[in-house]
Amino acid sequence: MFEEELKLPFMGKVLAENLPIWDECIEQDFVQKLKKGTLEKSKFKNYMIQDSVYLKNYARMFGRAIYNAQTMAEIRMFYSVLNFANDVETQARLDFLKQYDIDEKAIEAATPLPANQAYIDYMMKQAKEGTNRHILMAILPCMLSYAYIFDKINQDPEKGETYQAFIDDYVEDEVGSDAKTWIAFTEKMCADSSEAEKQELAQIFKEGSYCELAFWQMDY
Ligand SMILES: Cc1ncc(CO)c(N)n1
Repeated sequence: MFEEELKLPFMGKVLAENLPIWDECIEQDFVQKLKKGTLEKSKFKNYMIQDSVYLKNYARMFGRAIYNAQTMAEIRMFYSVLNFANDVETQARLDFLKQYDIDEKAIEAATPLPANQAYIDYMMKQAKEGTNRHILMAILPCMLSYAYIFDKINQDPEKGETYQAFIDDYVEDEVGSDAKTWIAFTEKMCADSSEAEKQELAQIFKEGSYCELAFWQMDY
């Protein structure tokens, strides 16, 4: 889905390095069962709880990013990612968890599993110590990997119906086209980075992809 983006000087290289990690995400048992519709409801529920905790902390990053922003375009960029994460994703999780009487308070009280906590710590480190370029590298693997993964499983003939509504959030809400806008913006933001900084940024992005892989591998 990122054919054009793969041609970009900086983000093209970053994507090429990370697509194999996202393909590995697709191979995980959890994602395969989600695709086929055979994933146990209890596991999906536990994922939704962990992911709600994750998304709350993800949203906190944007406080820093918008504060740091130098341009209105930057603010719009961060706001559009936050809008999807908070208003679409978090809302979908809270709506789903209602049937188990799990509300916001229960989410606040939930303990993140180790891989979730590690991902949160990695994001917070970038928010606290990094520039907006660093923050972009920490927020993008999340959105871009989901756009890529869900586009692929949605087209798989082995797909079942059980979790289609969940898959649709990543396919129908045009996350794919938003993802391309976010990539183009990031390319511009990083265009005048030195080679050393580009390497550092690419490393942060890759760490994020490995956090994504570990998130799919958690024992729900
Ligand atoms: C862990 C994780 N990564 C990415 C996304 C997509 O926003 C999500 N909801 N959760």
